[in-house]
Amino acid sequence: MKTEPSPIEFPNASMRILDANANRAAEGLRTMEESARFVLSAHSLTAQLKRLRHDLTEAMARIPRINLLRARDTSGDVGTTATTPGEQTRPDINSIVAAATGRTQQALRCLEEYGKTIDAGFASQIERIRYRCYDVFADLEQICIAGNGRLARLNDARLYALIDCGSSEEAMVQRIASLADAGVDIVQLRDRNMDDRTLYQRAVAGTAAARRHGVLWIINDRADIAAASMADGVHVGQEELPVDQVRRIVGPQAIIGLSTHDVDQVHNAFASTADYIGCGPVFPGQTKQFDHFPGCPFLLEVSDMIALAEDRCLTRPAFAIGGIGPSNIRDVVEAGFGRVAVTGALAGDDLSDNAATLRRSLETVLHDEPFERATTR
Ligand SMILES: Cc1ncc(COP(=O)(O)OP(=O)(O)O)c(N)n1
Ligand SMILES: Cc1ncsc1CCOP(=O)(O)O
Ligand SMILES: [Mg+2]
Repeated sequence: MKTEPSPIEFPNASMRILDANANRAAEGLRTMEESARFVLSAHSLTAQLKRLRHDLTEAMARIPRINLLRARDTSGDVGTTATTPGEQTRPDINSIVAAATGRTQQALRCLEEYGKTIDAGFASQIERIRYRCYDVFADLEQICIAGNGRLARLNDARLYALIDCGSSEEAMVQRIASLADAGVDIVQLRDRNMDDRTLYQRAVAGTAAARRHGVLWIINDRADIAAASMADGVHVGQEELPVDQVRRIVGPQAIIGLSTHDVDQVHNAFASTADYIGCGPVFPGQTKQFDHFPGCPFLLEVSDMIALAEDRCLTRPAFAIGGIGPSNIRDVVEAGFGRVAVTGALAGDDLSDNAATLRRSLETVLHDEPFERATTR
């Protein structure tokens, strides 16, 4: 008759559990830290994860290391061969991070529960770390999830609205909600007269509001504020920081938009890591004054360039901008553009009607195939 091995003495088993779970938690935190650092270039999250890892090491220092090492018995561990098929494949960064967050959270709970049998102070130190982890892990997973679908959402987008900071944060957040309800896909915060602190605070509030309402959130001009507020991306012009420098600040997951005014600039944009282009100004408008209007002939050149490209990877989604509204959308569509970015036309009480009119026209232009970003970086 087969006999079960005699139970290991309880304190020794607890020590063995602490040893295994301290390793598990530290490995999980390090796995997340590498994603935050090398995949997302997320400075603050990287620092927070590093801090958590150090605090875990500090808490573990309360348990004599020699006791942990003496209790270790990897070859006698009946659980080492029990793997599931899911553990063997990780299709993308999201699944790596999701697995690491789950594993770390479980390991911390084990450390806390079994730690209570050895040192109550240790257990409460772990409990505090565990609570901090909930927020940090949620931020990390949200960034991964948001980043994952961004390019597909950008490719599907037709209607892009530019807004300013508004009279208050509540007013701006309400504006984002109304634009989303009206069928807008992307909202850009463009306010060239606002102080940095307010701009940053609005950018943060906008990131949360845009996620809630399912629109992409882009910050005009300021890569630093886009990165700090965890916005979906940043839009820059020809006179601002070059795209490769912007990319270093916002990281590989963020969307970068670039303004173009002639075909040379479009060629350069398509050769860069910019994810979409703005093309214009098309018509005079109330929002910004210009001396020169490339207009619809430029749009036609760009739409031909895109249509004739042999490889979709060599083009990007293009948004016409400048004085566009229901009265002239037909010209834009006839120039082959199915995407527009507007300020004035979506700033008044006629928002819903105008958005519906614009969308109806834009949807008559078929969308290009999604482009594959991986081949361009
Ligand atoms: C979608 C989109 N297209 C173009 C612009 C204009 O950017 P830029 O030329 O840098 O001018 P400012 O907006 O900074 O005045 C844009 N913001 N968005
Ligand atoms: C920022 C910008 N860049 C080119 S035109 C423009 C203003 C767009 O606003 P409107 O749609 O009111 O002309
Ligand atoms: Mg600009």
